[in-house]
Amino acid sequence: MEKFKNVVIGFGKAGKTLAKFLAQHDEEVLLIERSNQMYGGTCINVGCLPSKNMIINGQRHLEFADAVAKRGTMTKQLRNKNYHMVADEPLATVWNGQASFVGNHELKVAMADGTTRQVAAERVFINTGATPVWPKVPGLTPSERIVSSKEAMELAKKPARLAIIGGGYIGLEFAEMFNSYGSEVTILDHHAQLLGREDADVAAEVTNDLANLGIKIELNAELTSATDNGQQVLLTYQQAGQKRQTEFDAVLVAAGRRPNIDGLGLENTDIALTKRDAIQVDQYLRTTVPNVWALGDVNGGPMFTYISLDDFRIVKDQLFGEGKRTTADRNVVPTASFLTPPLANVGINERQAQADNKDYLVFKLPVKAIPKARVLEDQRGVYKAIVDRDSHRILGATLYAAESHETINLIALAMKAGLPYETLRDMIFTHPTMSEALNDLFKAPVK
Ligand SMILES: Cc1cc2nc3c(=O)[nH]c(=O)nc-3n(C[C@H](O)[C@H](O)[C@H](O)COP(=O)(O)OP(=O)(O)OC[C@H]3O[C@@H](n4cnc5c(N)ncnc54)[C@H](O)[C@@H]3O)c2cc1C
Ligand SMILES: NC(=O)c1ccc[n+]([C@@H]2O[C@H](COP(=O)([O-])OP(=O)(O)OC[C@H]3O[C@@H](n4cnc5c(N)ncnc54)[C@H](O)[C@@H]3O)[C@@H](O)[C@H]2O)c1
Repeated sequence: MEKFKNVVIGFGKAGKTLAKFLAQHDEEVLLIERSNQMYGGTCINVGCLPSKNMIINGQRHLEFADAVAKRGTMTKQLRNKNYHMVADEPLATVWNGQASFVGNHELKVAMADGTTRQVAAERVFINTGATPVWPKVPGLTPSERIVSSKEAMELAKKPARLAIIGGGYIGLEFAEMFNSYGSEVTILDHHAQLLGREDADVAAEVTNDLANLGIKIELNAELTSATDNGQQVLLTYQQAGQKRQTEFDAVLVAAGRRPNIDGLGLENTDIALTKRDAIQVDQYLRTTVPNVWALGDVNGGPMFTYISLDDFRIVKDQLFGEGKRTTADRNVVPTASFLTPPLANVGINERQAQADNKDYLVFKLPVKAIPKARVLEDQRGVYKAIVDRDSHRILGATLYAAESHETINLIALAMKAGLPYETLRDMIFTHPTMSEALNDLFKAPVK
């Protein structure tokens, strides 16, 4: 059995950043990654960056096949850079193999070259990411035509008719992406409203804009079967008590992602799972086994790259700092769905303010009132903010507007600093920008 002080399982955002950090701080570290096509993890290979690249190239009217090729070139470069970022550290070792626990601190690694290695570690960091949820529907099994987001970005040609199961982050971003390449897109979601957690007024604007692009939206749609005849897929679903059937050239399954614990051998350890089959961690990301941590999507926290990075910061602070940083510090987490225009959120919305019985003010500004939106020739959307009536602190905001994925970070900063809304109302901003409209947003509450 080989011995390492630190073993990281998975080359994700937290894992790779931690491995490099440890190696640069005189600690020997082994990083195990099961696929040589995944050095650097989900985000750079099959997630955030390739999807945004394909979204942008669709807007630039590239042919689908050219955009797929460009995406491949970009991810190859990123993968190589990420590999060397860790592997070139003298104290770091990278193994290409599938790790599974045989004891609390012992692992068996099925190496890509067919050999098996055994390793024991003082500390283990699990960073194995997430995997698509595959609804249990007869016939809905992976094939050349029934794919997840990864394979959708690798298709040989654009599907003329694409069904997307799920209208969440991936569903909506990919709907617009494929629409821009000329596919006829239908989103099927089993909920009554797209973006179920959004305020109804904002969700209606987004839904309307998607429909105006020609994207078909089937809500309250309960998929009952899929029949893949080797050329097309016939989807059958129930909607408003009626049986409906439509044929598609491809089906993208985007029904959520779950923590990836498959094949990890956790049954050979004392590592506990949550009710939702995530690795159970405390606010320091410690599992139920001493000196074993779980970071990133696998621990059941919010599934975003920047959360995985923050998980790294929490563990780094324990190992090398004061040990004070925890998940409880995450009171302000902005998010953005990269639609056109993007939909960005931070804190609570009006729906949540009502549910929490908050005493709040609502500020709202239509995007068409913003000069920069006219310059950008995209006047769709709305700015909306919720403010505590007594303290004047911002409780949350939803920005559905051009450049909102950037502007939201300003509001997040104001919230993190505990600033009253008047700071943004009275601040001097550059012009013409989308952020200067925060002056106008906060002029007078509408409620
Ligand atoms: C299509 C798509 C778009 C996305 N867009 C965004 C976005 O715009 N912004 C954003 O913030 N987030 C986005 N996300 C989410 C984001 O990609 C993830 O939250 C993030 O990458 C998770 O990183 P991680 O550190 O948990 O691990 P990951 O990056 O998922 O890495 C886990 C690694 O572990 C490896 N592995 C798994 N099991 C084993 C094992 N047993 N042995 C060895 N190796 C193993 C895997 O091969 C993988 O490389 C997107 C996700 C998808 C799918
Ligand atoms: N821009 C970003 O930050 C970004 C982009 C992509 C993905 N992500 C991350 O990846 C995660 C996974 O994305 P996702 O879109 O797969 O999940 P999601 O949770 O965002 O959305 C899943 C959707 O599928 C629907 N659904 C579930 N089961 C269904 C069924 N049987 N039939 C019809 N509809 C069904 C749900 O109602 C929901 O609307 C996201 O939650 C997010 O954390 C982030």
